[in-house]
Amino acid sequence: MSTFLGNFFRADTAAMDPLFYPPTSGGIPSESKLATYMNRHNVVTPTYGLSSGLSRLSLDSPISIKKAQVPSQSPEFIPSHINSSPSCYSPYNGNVITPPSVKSNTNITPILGNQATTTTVQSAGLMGMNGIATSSYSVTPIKGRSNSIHNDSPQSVGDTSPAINTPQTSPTPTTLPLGVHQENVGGTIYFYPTANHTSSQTSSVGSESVPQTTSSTLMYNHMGHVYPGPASNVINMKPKTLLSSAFFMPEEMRIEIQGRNEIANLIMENPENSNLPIEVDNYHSLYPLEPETLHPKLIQQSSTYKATNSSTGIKYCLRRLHGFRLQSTKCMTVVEMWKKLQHSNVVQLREVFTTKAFGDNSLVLVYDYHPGSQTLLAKYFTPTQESNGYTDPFPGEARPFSHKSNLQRTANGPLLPETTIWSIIMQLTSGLRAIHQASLACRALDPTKIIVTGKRVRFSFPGISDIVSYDPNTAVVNHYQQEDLTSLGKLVLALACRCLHSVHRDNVQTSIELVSRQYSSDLRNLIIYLLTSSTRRSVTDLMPMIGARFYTQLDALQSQCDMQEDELAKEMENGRLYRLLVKLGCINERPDFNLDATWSETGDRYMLKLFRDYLFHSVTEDGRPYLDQAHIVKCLNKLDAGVMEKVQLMSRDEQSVLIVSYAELKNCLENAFSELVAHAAS
Ligand SMILES: Nc1ncnc2c1ncn2[C@@H]1O[C@H](COP(=O)(O)OP(=O)(O)OP(=O)(O)O)[C@@H](O)[C@H]1O
Repeated sequence: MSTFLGNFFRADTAAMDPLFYPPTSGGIPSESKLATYMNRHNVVTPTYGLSSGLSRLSLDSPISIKKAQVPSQSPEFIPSHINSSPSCYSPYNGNVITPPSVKSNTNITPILGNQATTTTVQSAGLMGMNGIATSSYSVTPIKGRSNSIHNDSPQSVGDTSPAINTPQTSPTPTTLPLGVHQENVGGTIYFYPTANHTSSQTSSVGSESVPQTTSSTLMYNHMGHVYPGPASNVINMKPKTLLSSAFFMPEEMRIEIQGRNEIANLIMENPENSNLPIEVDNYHSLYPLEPETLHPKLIQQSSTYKATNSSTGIKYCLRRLHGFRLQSTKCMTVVEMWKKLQHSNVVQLREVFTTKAFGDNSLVLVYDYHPGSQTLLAKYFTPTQESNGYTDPFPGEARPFSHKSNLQRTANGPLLPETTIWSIIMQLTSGLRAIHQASLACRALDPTKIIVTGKRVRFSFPGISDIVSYDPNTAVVNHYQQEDLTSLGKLVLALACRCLHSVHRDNVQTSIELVSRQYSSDLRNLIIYLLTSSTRRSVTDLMPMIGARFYTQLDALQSQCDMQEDELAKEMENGRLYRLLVKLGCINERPDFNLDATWSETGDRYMLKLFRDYLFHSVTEDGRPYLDQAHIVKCLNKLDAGVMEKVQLMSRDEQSVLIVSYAELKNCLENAFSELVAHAAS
């Protein structure tokens, strides 16, 4: 009985992904044994068709292996931790197909369970594409669908699949190239490289080049990029069991990110009913970040919106100064200085423009948008339900100790842990240091002008004071910087007492006594230093008071980075597998392509369809769905890497088994998807 194997080689390698099969003549590397083989024998190549081979190869069971010429096999994925793992999937189990590569005389009779009768075995070339010897062989967990027989195999009787051609010429080579061993197993001819002919070459995984050494070691080297599970330093940080943290993002992190996404995606339900313009300059979808309230006492009425940039789609935070007329464009030099200031504790100013879109002369400052932010006032100075009998007569209207209001608050919950206060101090002094070093001053160091996003603290709306009350005298910046430090002292005192009253001139002494009782002397000294305005102060002088706490903060941040990086590594893998699934999904079961109703069922696509079945529709020996995510992930990874390992695919009618390498499947996938992409673009 002849074999279609030669055809398979030729036709398939010609279309191989150049990533894996660097093109030389005819797309096959010159160093490839396959190229040598093909050059020598000049095999007539019919159209690539699986059914041709299938129809010509029919093995009577049992298939006996006469001899084996390849090294030992490596098992494919063997489910180990999933409770649905069927017993028949144990490695080297007699119930699974014994690959011809196994050195034994074992019969392949029990192929795919006891239902298999006349089974056709196709090999996609055990020599492997590109001449690489694939000494490893898959023992697949797949089990026949013993209870369901589908007649959709391409070689099934009555199959009219138009794209499958029967080869007219036997492709079986008469002379084999050096180093290639040919073996007939029950009518199927397998080609093996002999052990001393495994070549060293380069293959690619994604964009990275991975040098290949020997076939047995390269198989899993191909997949070296796969997420190896969390690092031991990270797993111990997570308050989770090993298994769940290995696969899932920490719940807290997920909720936080989802919450922020939800906030960032908020849109006005009835924008036509709001009095906001549809578009302001290059921004649209304005969404107010605070209730529209008029503060008659305020010198400068302002509003804050989230908005989307029309060109980039990126969301920004717009601060609008109502009815504002710029007295002098000279302040734009300071605006430019603010725009250049980049710091993780300062909200970045992006641009400033004037607009009449709101029906007045407004000045709009565009800042980075940090969804889910709260002002320091809202987070730490909002009265709790169980306040000490005091009820705020002006809820929502209260102003902090700043220039804007005399109303102050009391009883905002328990005192903060000292570590929280130091964390805020370190972040604020870090931001303030950058501001002062840029020859700027904050000028609005106020609990409403500091935002907290998660654990991050940032100065918000920097530069507004420089525009609203522009002072052309540059020397005055020193004065403002000193004021910043006094304001910082007040803020820290208010935080420590958790009360805005505490900074009132009459209360300062008592407040400092409270700090001395409750917190460390360092914190008290820092507050006193900042509030002593008789001497010239500098933000850098605060460093000795922060002391070793700085290292604790640095350590916490780095640990957080480690954890987030690990999550990123996991998510990166998910994205990769998702893209692969998208490709498969676009191809599998496509009802029509380019007026060809059988496109997705024939040629390369047929293998992908069977692979999809193997991935998702495998069943246990007794016909139960085999649901093992590890199996799916592992197979997808092998597909993505295009490893030379073989996988057994079975037709739905259980009459045919295709043995195909992941490299070939990858090639099929890329070709089929490229066809789709090309057609979509045409
Ligand atoms: N860059 C930003 N990104 C996201 N949200 C922000 C940003 N800056 C401020 N916010 C949020 O916008 C809302 C309004 O901020 P705003 O400074 O106007 O507060 P406010 O207490 O109303 O002060 P004011 O009385 O000066 O308007 C706050 O909830 C704040 O957390």
